[in-house]
Amino acid sequence: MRTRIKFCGLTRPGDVRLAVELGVDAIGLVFAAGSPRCLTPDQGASLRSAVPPLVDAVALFMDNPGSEVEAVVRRLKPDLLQFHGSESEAFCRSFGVPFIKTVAMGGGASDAATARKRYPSASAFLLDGHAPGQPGGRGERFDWTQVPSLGRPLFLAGGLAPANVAEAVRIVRPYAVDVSSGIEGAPGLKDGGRMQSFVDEVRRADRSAPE
Ligand SMILES: O=C(O)c1ccccc1NCC(=O)[C@H](O)[C@H](O)COP(=O)(O)O
Repeated sequence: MRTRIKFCGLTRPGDVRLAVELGVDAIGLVFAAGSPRCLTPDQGASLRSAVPPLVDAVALFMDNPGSEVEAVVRRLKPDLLQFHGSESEAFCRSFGVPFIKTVAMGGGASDAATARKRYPSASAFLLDGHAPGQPGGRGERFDWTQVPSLGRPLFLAGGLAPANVAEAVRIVRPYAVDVSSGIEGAPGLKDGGRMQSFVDEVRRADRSAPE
């Protein structure tokens, strides 16, 4: 199976264009307050316009007020929303856009055990290495041998980088991998060489994996 790739936390049109050229499946745009990658709706709209059809634009939030999510949904028309905080199922689905729910793996597997029941309409779960209540995008990985079965497509995130993503894909066989800091030169500024190496490594792992 071809592992899908999501690059998250892009802040520059040139980074979006290169990600698309490299064949990534989804681009994550961060609207979480306090993040070094946080965009205004205007900045987000400009980046979104560089995402062509058949590549998903994902708008990411962490406990934002509903009015902020609505404003981004209206302006950007994202393909997917990603909720990173303690948002309820009802809140996540109230915008009428399919959503991914992040599950924090840094505090152990307890959140993961409840996520499947708590978010019945999530299109996918994204397992991330940070502790519950903490922001992501900080390169924190978790034990890849402790991946729960959640009955939905699984995005593996947290501390992935060109040097370790092939191993992660071989161990977990996720639906998709998601990376932010591991392809950056500085927070929010993606590095072209690392973006290319990350994609190459995922494809290498896909070729060597049994069908
Ligand atoms: O990227 C951020 O700054 C951020 C802030 C607040 C909540 C979530 C955030 N990012 C979440 C992501 O989707 C990251 O891609 C994910 O945590 C993986 O990050 P990394 O370990 O740096 O690859």
